[in-house]
Amino acid sequence: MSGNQATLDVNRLRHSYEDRVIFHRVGFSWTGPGIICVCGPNGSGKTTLLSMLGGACVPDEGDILVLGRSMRMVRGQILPLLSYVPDACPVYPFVTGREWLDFVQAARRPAISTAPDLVRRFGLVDSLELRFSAMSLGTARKFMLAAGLGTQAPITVLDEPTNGLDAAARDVLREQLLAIAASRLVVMCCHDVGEQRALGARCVELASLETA
Ligand SMILES: Nc1ncnc2c1ncn2[C@@H]1O[C@H](COP(=O)(O)OP(=O)(O)OP(=O)(O)O)[C@@H](O)[C@H]1O
Repeated sequence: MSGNQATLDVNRLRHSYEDRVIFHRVGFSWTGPGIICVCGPNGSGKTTLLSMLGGACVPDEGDILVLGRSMRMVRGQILPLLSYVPDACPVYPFVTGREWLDFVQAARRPAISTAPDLVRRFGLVDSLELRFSAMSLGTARKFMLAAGLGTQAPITVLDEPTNGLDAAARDVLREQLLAIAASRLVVMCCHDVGEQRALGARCVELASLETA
């Protein structure tokens, strides 16, 4: 990556759903390149944390600094620095795979997009005109990943990216994540320990991120 280092600094993050506190005071400082895997049992709050890091959810308290810039102060400047691929596929069912890729391309305007290459490697060429309502889970996930991993964002956040993928697609995903992580920061969660090892990911227990 040229210019700024891919840094993610989190200060005193607190979040609750109604009266249930998920984090009290989460803090950390991560610098790329590399892959960080947030670990913890079901329901511990990984998806909640990743949705905040990806800019999709606002914490009750605390701040997230992306390349030194505050999510609270200059959110609009920061969102283009992040590529977030959620676990679910929040796409209108009538949208086709091609339309989704075009939408993300238009919104992100990456200098170089690797999405077309990922479409080919994921074997999606014959599914480009399929609507999301007619896609299998794995096909929909592959379109989400092709769009999200095709940008040149310095920080990529992925929630359970291997979910629903067959062995061939997992191989493509692993190659792509390793290529991205050579120069940028990838933050993900993944319950598959074998996959974490194959990616050389640094595992961080969510519970260990609570600060005094
Ligand atoms: N929108 C919501 N409203 C209320 N509670 C929620 C909401 N989203 C998540 N929760 C609760 O917050 C807690 C953390 O959920 P989260 O999905 O972040 O955990 P997780 O670690 O990603 O779990 P898993 O490993 O099962 O994916 C859970 O108890 C969950 O039931």
